[in-house]
Amino acid sequence: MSGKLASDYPSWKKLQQLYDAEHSKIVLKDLFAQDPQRFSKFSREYNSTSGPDVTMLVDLSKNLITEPVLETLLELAREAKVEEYRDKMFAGEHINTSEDRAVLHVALRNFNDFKIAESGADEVSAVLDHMKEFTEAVRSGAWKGYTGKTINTIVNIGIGGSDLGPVMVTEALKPYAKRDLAAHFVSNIDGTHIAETLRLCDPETTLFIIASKTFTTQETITNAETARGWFLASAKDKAHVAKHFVALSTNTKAVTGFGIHESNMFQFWDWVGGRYSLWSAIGLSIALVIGYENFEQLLKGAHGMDKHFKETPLEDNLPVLMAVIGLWYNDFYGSQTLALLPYDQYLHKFADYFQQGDMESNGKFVTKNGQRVNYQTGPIIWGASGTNGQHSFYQLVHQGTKLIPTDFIAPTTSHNPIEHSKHHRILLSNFFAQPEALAFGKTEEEVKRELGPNASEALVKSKVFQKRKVSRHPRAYSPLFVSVGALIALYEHKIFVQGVIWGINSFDQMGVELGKVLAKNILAQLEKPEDVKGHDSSTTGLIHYYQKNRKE
Ligand SMILES: O=P(O)(O)OC[C@H]1O[C@H](O)[C@H](O)[C@@H](O)[C@@H]1O
Repeated sequence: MSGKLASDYPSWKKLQQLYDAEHSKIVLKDLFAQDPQRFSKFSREYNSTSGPDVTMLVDLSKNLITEPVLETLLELAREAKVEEYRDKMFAGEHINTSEDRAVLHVALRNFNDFKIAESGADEVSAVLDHMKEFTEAVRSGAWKGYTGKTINTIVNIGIGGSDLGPVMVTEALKPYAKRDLAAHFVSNIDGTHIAETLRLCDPETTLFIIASKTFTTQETITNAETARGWFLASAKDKAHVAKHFVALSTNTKAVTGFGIHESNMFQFWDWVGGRYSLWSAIGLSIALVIGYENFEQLLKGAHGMDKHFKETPLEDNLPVLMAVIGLWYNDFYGSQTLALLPYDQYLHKFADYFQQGDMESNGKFVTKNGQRVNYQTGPIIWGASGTNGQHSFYQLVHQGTKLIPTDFIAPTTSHNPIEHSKHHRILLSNFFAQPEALAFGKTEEEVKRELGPNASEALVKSKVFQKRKVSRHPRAYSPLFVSVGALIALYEHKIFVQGVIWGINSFDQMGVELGKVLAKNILAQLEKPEDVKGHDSSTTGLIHYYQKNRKE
């Protein structure tokens, strides 16, 4: 990010030469055969050095990398000044240049360890205290609804970063959930979402959490107004709103304007990006579901990974290693996507969450200096939990024409060791087998040997697996809540490192603005056909069709 394009660095050119010379010859089976130490050379164990114990093994050996490739990738990270920019982030410098903001999600889980000068960083513990007090009041039943009943349902209304993190983490940490407190999440402006949720709620026992950094997001404010109207239809008196609505936001004026008292507002700061905000007040629904103590453990798990990222040499730095290997596929092998494949049902929203985390951060085509890049930036993130994905899209991953980097993730211990852990052993046998199949494939000779001499050539060919598919496995160990914190932080920092190397600003999201502006304009024209002006013929035709065919 030193004003250069990534492709200007000498190491980038060296990587291109390495790719040109080796990519058509590289076969994982041969690499493993040539080097019995390959697994230990290319895997790293993570043991947290602060807070609760988290251990994790990240096996990078089944990637299409050699020692010279990895060395050169790390040279690239050095030339791009990854360490310098990492230190700037932790110091609170305004590395989000387009918005002139610091990027300090690490301050939200810091517990006074790193010194951070930015204003607001010293207020974090007061907000955590507020969250703790409130969480305990609701969970203990001390907080009552307007008719004196205990709260038994919470509804988080938010979208994007104010929804996906709480959704993903409350699912991930379900084993710790208070089972008699139902949690719902409403994000979509489609009235179906709020309507179906309200059907499950009782106004006397429901708490609405309006989560919006800006408190101006159309979906969230509209859904919140609908929820307030629904509530007041029963409660009648506006004074009761205070018992049933709280806000998570940076915008006090808009929150109080909505009718939520400042004492029921949980603050955060403009240096918390929406997609990095689950650690802030935005995590209130998480704390309500799993309890404040467990929420704090989640933060501490992430802090351990922050410390690792900040203090570990690049050669052993997990987010850096995952970032540069991802870049190797993205920019040299031409891979377009990264599949996140957690073999853990509790992590079934992991890919959805990092779709925003990664794609909104690194989906940019100009550098911080406004230069157009001449290489690929952020990958398309997708995935599903194993083994469901195996019965759906793995065929293409194994035998399709695309090279798809895959991150396999699994916990060593199950929260549900039912049937003497039979399920977990079957799950993990798939977790081990799929990357093995991807890495080593099956040759034509092997297929022929299996099928015998009478098999047709077409059948033989259809059963061949190429030997150059790739995978890497971060494996999180239990206990889950701290591991989940560390796992999320691992990916957050991976995204950061890639953004630095590509020279882009990973912390703004200018690309989502245009659609919002156009929708606002169209909304004002939807009533009458003669109002529909200023569009291309396709947009005009679509709106006219809707106007003609709608049934109110
Ligand atoms: O929290 P809010 O201000 O309501 O924003 C919610 C979301 O809005 C937009 O879609 C932004 O691109 C996201 O980054 C953000 O998470």
